[in-house]
Amino acid sequence: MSLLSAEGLVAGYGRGTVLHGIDFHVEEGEAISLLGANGAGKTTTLRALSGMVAASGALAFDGHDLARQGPDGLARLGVAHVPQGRGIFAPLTVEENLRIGAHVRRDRAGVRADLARCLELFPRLRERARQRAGTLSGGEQQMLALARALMRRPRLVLLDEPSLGLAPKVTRELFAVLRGLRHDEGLSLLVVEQNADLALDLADRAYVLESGRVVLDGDAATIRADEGTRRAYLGY
Ligand SMILES: Nc1ncnc2c1ncn2[C@@H]1O[C@H](COP(=O)(O)OP(=O)(O)OP(=O)(O)O)[C@@H](O)[C@H]1O
Repeated sequence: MSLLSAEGLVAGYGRGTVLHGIDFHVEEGEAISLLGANGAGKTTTLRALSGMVAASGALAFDGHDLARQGPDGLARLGVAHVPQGRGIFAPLTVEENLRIGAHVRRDRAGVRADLARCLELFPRLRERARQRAGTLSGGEQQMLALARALMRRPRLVLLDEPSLGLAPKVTRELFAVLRGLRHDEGLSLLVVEQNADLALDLADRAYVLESGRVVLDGDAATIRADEGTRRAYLGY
């Protein structure tokens, strides 16, 4: 059984259908990248998984029907969504934001340990633990959004354009953390990214969306190595 599976996923806004029946899956411990041009439906896919847009089709996480879960249910199952735009609480401090990430957990000692672990993973956040989140740089806010998601002890993190607006050096730092989490802790990742090369380097497998349909899926290293495929589907 896959950790996450979507079959015939249809989703959209109002009367407009954006996803026209897509299938994909994520296995435990896998990193998957979801690629495609602007407007292809990548963000909508993540929103459909976390119940933020109306969707139909079969969506299962570890054998549970995702459609029946509210936001807290998703968190309890172990799915954390880091949306584009980050959604951190600007007036609260970095540490307060991190504690909010763990709000559904009751294991206080575990939360304390994870707070320490997150601050270790992201030294920039440790230095700014008492600073208001709204005053962080874009890159620091992105790190905070990911760290806050990790405070839930998720099994799967849905990441929407983690590199957006970040300097190359900060992007590299962030992706190094993601790689480490995957290899060292077996965290599963579903990453939407405009920077296809970066995403393929991180991922085991990739899906390419075009106008709400999967037009290519396969091994990330194979796609990355094949110039013809890259040109045809990813435009680079
Ligand atoms: N809130 C919304 N209301 C109506 N239409 C929307 C809304 N959000 C997105 N759309 C439309 O849905 C389509 C898919 O958008 P989506 O954000 O999923 O694409 P994307 O692949 O993530 O693109 P990008 O890389 O530009 O973020 C687009 O045509 C977009 O205009």
